[in-house]
Amino acid sequence: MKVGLIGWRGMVGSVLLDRMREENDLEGVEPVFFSTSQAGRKAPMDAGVLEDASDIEKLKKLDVIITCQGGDYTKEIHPALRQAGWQGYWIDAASALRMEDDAVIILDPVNRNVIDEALERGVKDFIGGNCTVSLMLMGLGGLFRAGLVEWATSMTYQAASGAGAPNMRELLAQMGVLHGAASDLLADPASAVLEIDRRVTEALRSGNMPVNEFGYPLAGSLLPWIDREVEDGQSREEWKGCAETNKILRNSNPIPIDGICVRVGAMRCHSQALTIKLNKDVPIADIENLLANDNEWVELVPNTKADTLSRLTPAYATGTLRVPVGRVRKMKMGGQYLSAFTCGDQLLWGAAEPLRRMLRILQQRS
Ligand SMILES: NC(=O)C1=CN([C@@H]2O[C@H](COP(=O)(O)OP(=O)(O)OC[C@H]3O[C@@H](n4cnc5c(N)ncnc54)[C@H](OP(=O)(O)O)[C@@H]3O)[C@@H](O)[C@H]2O)C=CC1
Ligand SMILES: N[C@@H](CC(=O)OP(=O)(O)O)C(=O)O
Repeated sequence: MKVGLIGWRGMVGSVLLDRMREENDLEGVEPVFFSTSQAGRKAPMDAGVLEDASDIEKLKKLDVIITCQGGDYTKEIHPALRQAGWQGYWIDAASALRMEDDAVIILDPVNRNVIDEALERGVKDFIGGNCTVSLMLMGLGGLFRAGLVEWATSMTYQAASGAGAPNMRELLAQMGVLHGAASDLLADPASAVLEIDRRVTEALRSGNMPVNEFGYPLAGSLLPWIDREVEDGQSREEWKGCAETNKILRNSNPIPIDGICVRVGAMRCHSQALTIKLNKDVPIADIENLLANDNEWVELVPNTKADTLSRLTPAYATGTLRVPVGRVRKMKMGGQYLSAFTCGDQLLWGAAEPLRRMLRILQQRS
């Protein structure tokens, strides 16, 4: 099997390549590495030289293409390749093709049945889901798949990495500016905290923070809008919550899902607080059972302060495949109202992991 890798130099692509190395995914396949800017240079893993990622003739020779290059690349190359008669499998991290009728959103621990049926039908485009949606379903898929969810709201706390590598740097640079504004006072335990706060606020509003990427200060603040405006006051990130979840689960009766997506000063872990209206009053022990046993990565965190603060955080989940779920309890509104909180690494389950697992599924079938 000849597998082309595009976008492997980027942030998502690097995480993908690390995971593929860890899991030995490229054993038994012939990898061909591409670049839009570095063709001719040495490829990683002793795989010869980098090919030109816009060379349709070269791309046509591949059985599988995995791309983390982004939506613009997808929009330019995918139709050209298909028009040129290419029949291979296209596995993509970008959102561009997700909602196309002949594309499947891949999250195999949750929708392996949908993927398998699509392969049987001859579907060739397999697209990773939005990070927030994938992480919600990795954490709470047990409830959705048991048909217990009437509707859900998801209030998110999304990391800087979701906006891109330069944004992660900018968040830290902003933190540095805020620290610098008050560092002399911080060094003096006797200094007045309100003076520290005044200096930080002044720095936040000074117009001198590094904001090229986010446009606004994120450190010491938060940004309750992600992606562009769509309709009815929703952001596109919020729109994806309902559209993608129902497509992943292939629900014929879509479950309403809505909420507010917020960028916070975490590095690469997205978190979300959910309110779920169940369609019946299920005992909490049964709910915990469904959640805990849904997949091997979900970790049910007991709803105690100590467990929550040590294991239901970005600090705990970052850089791992764990998906902790906690704060699970019935809300005061009644027995059908459930609260939950979950977090997970948005570069792993939120981006890279479903792609490498899709390649594995294709390998198993070949
Ligand atoms: N960031 C995220 O959280 C998520 C992103 N995605 C999708 O993945 C796409 C890629 O995202 P992301 O990985 O963040 O993008 P990056 O900006 O990190 O990388 C994209 C491309 O930029 C080029 N590049 C230019 N300069 C450099 C450099 N100094 N180091 C590394 N690469 C460089 C590389 O292409 P080349 O070798 O051709 O020059 C690389 O493949 C997004 O557009 C989105 O569609 C999907 C889910 C989550
Ligand atoms: N929009 C996400 C990241 C992302 O790339 O999403 P998508 O794959 O749906 O474009 C975030 O900002 O956190």
